[in-house]
Amino acid sequence: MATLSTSAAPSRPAAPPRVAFLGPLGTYSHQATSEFFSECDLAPQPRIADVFVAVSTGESAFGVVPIENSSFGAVAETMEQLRTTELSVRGMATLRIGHALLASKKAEKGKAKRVYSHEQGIGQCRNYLAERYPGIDIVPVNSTAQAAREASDDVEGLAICSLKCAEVYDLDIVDRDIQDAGATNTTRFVVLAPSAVPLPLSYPASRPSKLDEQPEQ
Ligand SMILES: O=C(O)C(=O)Cc1ccccc1
Repeated sequence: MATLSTSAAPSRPAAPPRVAFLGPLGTYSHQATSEFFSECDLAPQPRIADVFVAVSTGESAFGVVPIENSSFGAVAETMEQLRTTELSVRGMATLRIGHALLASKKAEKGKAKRVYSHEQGIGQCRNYLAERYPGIDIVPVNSTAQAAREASDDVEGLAICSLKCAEVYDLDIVDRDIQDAGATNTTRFVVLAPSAVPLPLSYPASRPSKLDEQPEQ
C-alpha cells in the first residue's frame, strides 16, 4: 500500500533579492546597498526617481536611496519622491563619506575647466572647491559615479566621487578626502519596499557598519 509522506519537499534556497539603487556601479548608494544586503542582485538605476519606480512596479524587491548628509542636509530628489510614494521605509544604513577628486589618465595637470558630481558631492566640498579651484565650472550630474564616467571622457574635467571609482573607471587620483567636514562626513540611506512587504530579519547584513570601524591612526 502506498504511504503518504508528510514531510515537506526540500526547500530551495531563496534567490537573492533584486535591489534597485542609484547607479552606475561605484556610487555611495551602491556601497550602502552592498553593506545592507549581504547578497543581492544589484539593479543600478540612472536617477533616484527610477529607484522608486523599480520598486513600485515590482521590477526590484527593494530600493536603496540616500536621504540626508550630516553637513549638506536632505537629498532633494529623495525628499521629493517621499512626498507622494506609497512605498515604505524599512531600514537604514549610514556611511562615512570620503570624496576623492579624480581625472582622466590623459588629463594635463592644472588644466581642469570643470568639475562633475552629484549635487550632494558638490555641496559637501564647496569650501574646498572655492579655495583650490575658484571659478571652475560646476556640472551637476545624476550621481558621483556618473561624474567619474563623464571625467573619463573629458580631459578638462574632474569628478568628485568615491576613491573606488578610480579603479572602476580607470581614473587618476588628483586628491583625496576633500569633503569640508573631514572624517565626520556621513550620509544616511534608507531601504524602500512596497508597503505590504516586510524586510526579512536577515537584513541588515550582520557585518559591522563602516562607522563602527576604528579610524586609521
Ligand atoms: O551619487 C552617489 O554616489 C550617491 O549615492 C548620492 C550621494 C552623493 C554624495 C554623497 C552621498 C550620496
